[in-house]
Amino acid sequence: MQGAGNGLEDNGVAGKLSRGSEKKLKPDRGDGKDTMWGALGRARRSMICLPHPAAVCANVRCRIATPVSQVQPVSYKEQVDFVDWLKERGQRDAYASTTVGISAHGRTLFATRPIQAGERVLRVSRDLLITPDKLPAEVMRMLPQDVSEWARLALFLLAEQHKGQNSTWSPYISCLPPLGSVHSTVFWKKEELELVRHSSLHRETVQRKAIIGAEYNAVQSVLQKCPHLFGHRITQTDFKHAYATVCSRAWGIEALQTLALVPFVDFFNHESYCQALLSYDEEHGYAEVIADRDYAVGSQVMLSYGRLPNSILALDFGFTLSDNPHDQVEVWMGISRRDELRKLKLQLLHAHDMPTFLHADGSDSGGSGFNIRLVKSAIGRGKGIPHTLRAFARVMCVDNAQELNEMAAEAARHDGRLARRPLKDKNREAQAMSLLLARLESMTQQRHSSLLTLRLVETCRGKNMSASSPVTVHVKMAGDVVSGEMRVLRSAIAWLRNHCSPSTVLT
Ligand SMILES: C[S@@+](CC[C@H](N)C(=O)[O-])C[C@H]1O[C@@H](n2cnc3c(N)ncnc32)[C@H](O)[C@@H]1O
Repeated sequence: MQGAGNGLEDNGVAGKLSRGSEKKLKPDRGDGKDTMWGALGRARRSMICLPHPAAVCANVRCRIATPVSQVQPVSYKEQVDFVDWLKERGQRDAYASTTVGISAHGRTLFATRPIQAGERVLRVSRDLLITPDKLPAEVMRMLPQDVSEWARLALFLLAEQHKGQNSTWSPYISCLPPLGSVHSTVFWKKEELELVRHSSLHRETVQRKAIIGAEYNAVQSVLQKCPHLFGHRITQTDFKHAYATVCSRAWGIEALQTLALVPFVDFFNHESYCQALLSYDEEHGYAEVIADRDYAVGSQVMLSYGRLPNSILALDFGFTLSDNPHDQVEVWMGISRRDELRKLKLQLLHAHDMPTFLHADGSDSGGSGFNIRLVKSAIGRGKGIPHTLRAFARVMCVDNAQELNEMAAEAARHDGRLARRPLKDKNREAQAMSLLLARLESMTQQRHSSLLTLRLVETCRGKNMSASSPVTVHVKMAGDVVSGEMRVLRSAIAWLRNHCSPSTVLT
């Protein structure tokens, strides 16, 4: 889907480590999303004392009894095994302040000592990072070049799983979520996916599934030639599960130019208001997390995976948040094939750094997707909806070549960006904004009907369905995605109505 991401708003995270599909990433997964690399990361330092591991375990056992944040301990054996394992690898700074517990959302890290904002919660060295180059040399030699880093890490997990207790990574591997417990939309049934059919999540899921299928085909011969490493039959479902596990846990480390799993660190759960990020201290070769707030002993320590909307959380991480402040919706705008000026308009857009989506066969769709986020204040000056989206609407509305030339001249006179200012012709500007408004309203209607369907599904399934059954989880996730998009659309509509004077929005 090359090109579709262009013109989208920057999500505003910058630094060295990143995760989720928000990230600016070099090796494209092929689904057109900018991923992993660019984002996050501030390398900061703080001093932490290192209690004796046995003391950590003992403390953990009594302190986790504190009734805070619904965290339960994992088994004592798992804790001890994990701490021993980290200790053997010289990773004392990993468990100095936290240990693994069980939350409502699987394993998590919770504080074993009071942690203050600004303190380092943990750090792990480069040696603990699982990077694609840790695959057995035999596998590396045979893998086709274009097999992605996600697929390579998935193969790593499969090979280590096959070794079982003999794996040197076993204490970590055995804590990874089992098949069936990952709720990424790539595992949703067709009818479940239909619940989000108006969302970009639908298309992105279909694309991701196709990519995983293609990667599975690409690694088939290696799997077949290496039963001693992978066992006799790795099914596509096994591979998809390993791949989804990687997508939900791997970090792009820009400094090392690699994707990596970071054992222990990947037990942090995500919170949308959390400011704590995983960063990589290039100088000392450590990945570390600095607390963004104070934590009492026994409370769950949170991390931000990035400012990720529910659509990305659902696809990459298999969960959504009911009230996600980072929600976004993709607004698709396209120049009609019936438009006599289509060719000229596309030339103009492309010449001004506004690319349009290319189909797989290379033909131009004539359109582009624009991500919009919640507009916080309808009446405030704020950022409002993206300038590029408004610019595209202005170009769409032009009905003569002369006006297109004027637009180009206007852009050249100013900062080179096309149609960024309201058009001088008030009627034309009103037409463009009305077009945009109509588009947003029709998208709202689509989501409204999706929400009605979702309500119907919930009613039909009745109250007997367990809250943890996959269908219940998926319906709830679909509801979060759609209602999040609805909130964004409504805020954009309110902003557009207020921002443009009555004379510039035809009603
Ligand atoms: C990096 S792992 C975190 C550790 C994970 N809880 C575990 O059991 O291993 C990411 C996964 O944790 C879960 N998760 C993290 N934050 C969550 C949240 N706020 N709500 C629900 N699930 C969450 C999701 O299953 C996600 O795919």
